[in-house]
Amino acid sequence: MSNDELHQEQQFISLLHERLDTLREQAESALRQAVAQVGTGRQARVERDVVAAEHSARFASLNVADTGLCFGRIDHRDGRTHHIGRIGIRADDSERTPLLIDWRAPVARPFYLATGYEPLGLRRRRHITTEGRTVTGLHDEILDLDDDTRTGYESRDADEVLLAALNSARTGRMADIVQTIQAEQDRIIRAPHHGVLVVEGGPGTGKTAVALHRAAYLLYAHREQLAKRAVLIVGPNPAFLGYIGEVLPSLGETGVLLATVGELFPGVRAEGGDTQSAAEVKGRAEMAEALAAAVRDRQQVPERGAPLVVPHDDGDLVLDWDMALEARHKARETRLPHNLARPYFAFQIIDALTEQLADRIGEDPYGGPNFLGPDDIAQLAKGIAASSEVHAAIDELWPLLSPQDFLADYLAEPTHLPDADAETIRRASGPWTPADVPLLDEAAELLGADDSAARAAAEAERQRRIAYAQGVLDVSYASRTYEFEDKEELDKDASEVLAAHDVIDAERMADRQEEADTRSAAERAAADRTWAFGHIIVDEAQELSAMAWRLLMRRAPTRSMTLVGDPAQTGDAAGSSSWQHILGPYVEDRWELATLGVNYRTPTEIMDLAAELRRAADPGFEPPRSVRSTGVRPWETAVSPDELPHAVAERAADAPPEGRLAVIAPPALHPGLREALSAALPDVPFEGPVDLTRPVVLIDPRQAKGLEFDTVVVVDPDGIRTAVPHGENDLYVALTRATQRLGLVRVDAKG
Ligand SMILES: Nc1ncnc2c1ncn2[C@@H]1O[C@H](COP(=O)(O)OP(=O)(O)OP(=O)(O)O)[C@@H](O)[C@H]1O
Repeated sequence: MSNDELHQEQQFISLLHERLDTLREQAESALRQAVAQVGTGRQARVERDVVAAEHSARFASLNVADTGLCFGRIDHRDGRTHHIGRIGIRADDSERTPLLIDWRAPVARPFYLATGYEPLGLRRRRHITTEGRTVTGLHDEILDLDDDTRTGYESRDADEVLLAALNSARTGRMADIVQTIQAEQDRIIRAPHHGVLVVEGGPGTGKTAVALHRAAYLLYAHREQLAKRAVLIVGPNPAFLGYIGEVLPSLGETGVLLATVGELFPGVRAEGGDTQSAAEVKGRAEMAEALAAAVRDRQQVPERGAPLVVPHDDGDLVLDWDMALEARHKARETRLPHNLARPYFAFQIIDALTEQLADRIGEDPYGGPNFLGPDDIAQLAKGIAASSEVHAAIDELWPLLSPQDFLADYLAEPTHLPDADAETIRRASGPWTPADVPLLDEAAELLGADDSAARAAAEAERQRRIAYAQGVLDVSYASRTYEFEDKEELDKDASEVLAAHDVIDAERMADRQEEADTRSAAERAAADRTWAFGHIIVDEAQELSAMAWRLLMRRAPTRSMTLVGDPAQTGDAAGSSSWQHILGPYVEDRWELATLGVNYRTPTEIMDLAAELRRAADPGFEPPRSVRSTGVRPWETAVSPDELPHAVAERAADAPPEGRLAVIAPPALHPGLREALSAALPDVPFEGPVDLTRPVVLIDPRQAKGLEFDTVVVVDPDGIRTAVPHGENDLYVALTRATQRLGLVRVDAKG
């Protein structure tokens, strides 16, 4: 009987793949056709691009479904059965009968939620394991305890498939968990997307996995809205983003932007680094006030009694304290950002200088009314407005500022901060750092973009296109008179043949020449600082500074967000340990908390040790419960500082070859360790940026955040704990990265 079951499933899976092949061929040829369409005019091009983008997304999702296309089946008590898979597939019949249900569809939900206590109408749940197109295993769970039919594939352990996934060797890239999403995770993945949802849980509880599957779910359930506005996923560093980067594509979703906060200011690459204390000061909420005050400082007035003297053809002009103060007051009254308020300041000054000049030139020596009429005064105003000296004076008092120039000046001479803090962040030159990016964003908000120059340039370009189009039409008209001369002798405009000049004017023709923006929403969002995302997911949210939150909240005006994190793992000194503290200023108490309590990564043996070390600093600490134990206890050794690199390298070289190993050590020990590891493992490169797909990597505790490896060797745990103010959190992160084996190499200073 059991072989029959396997055979039947195999037949079904083969049929699904055949259908998938057909759909893929259709999508590919539709894509080719769409791309080959040579429409004329802008509208046709836009339509072509939209259709091509749709076919290309469909084609991409059909392509990823080759692995694990169908992974489950649910049998209802009423006899209905549904196969569950990565994407939905329908038969080629008139009803378009569903063959495979997308895991995100409501029909698929009982697959994740049903239990023996609450079977949700199910008789049986089946996990189907495949390799390519071949079914390699079935695991059945009986959910209706009154049903005594058996298939021969009943699992001994309900978690067999989950445990197999957790025990498999790591690859350096996170995998999706669609086959084994647990009920507590499913509820979070499908939670309504309005407002802020905070997902809290200890290490390995699946917060990242849940956040990514939630993004996929939201894109499925709210496709229309989110495809336009895009979803942003924020992670702590580029290596982490590389680690999680394949999950969403493997679920057929590509309309997502993954970025660190340091990557969210278009045009700026934050390649520099800050000391911990500099990053901490830059991250404080008070920086917003300091920058606002610094912007106001750039709106100046001349000293009393020391006016600016502006040379002018009709005699020097005097720009004094009173005049500038009045103009500044009027400009500030607009409450516009600095650059946008600037024209108001400039107009005030120009008006006041015009009045000054008019009073002087038109003055009646006998005290009568001014000789100048309105036209004369307008002429004077024109001259002043065109004067480069006047503009130089305005610039001196109220300069046009770019966020980059302003912040570079500010960091060279920080103001409105306590002296010690100013000293900490002082920097005369050097590349931007990730902690500068929220400051740049803040500056951009305070300064505002005066896009009048850009708009003028765009208008000039449009006029150029119109002139060009007019030229084209003139040629068309000229050729008409030439070609149809004979027929048009009597009435030159009475041709029966429609030419370009008959149906379109130069302006419309010019507009059509404009290229359509064919970038995806995620691509456009990446290039636009003011983009409002449809939903934002923040991983390791506890790490973000107050200034980083200000930046992110600007990108989420609807406050539709999912934040995942664990305050016990806060490493960044600028990070926070209270969600209310973070969210209060933006949503008051209108946010929801969901918690995850089961650790899927770290076996009990390792978690016990991590919790024990953590309790030294925090006696009441309770770690999440591990879902499995391996029977392998962590090992520990203590060596002298001289022996340390060699001892670590030896252990790394002895580790089982399958899977991935990480040596996690304080940055100061890296040079010696790198040398020893390179000698012991000559085939593994240790130079350059961290590449998690290498079999062995050397990283520091901060870089380890969010990652996992089969084997982890933590070097100098005491050094990690005491190095920085949040050292115990860093050590906790380092100790909870292993899925199988953990070793500790302590430094024995006496040895
Ligand atoms: N339902 C599940 N099925 C299979 N694997 C799972 C499941 N939930 C979590 N995992 C696995 O457990 C591991 C830990 O998950 P994840 O990295 O999402 O945890 P986390 O809570 O973000 O951890 P940390 O806070 O330490 O970064 C990953 O390998 C993930 O794939």
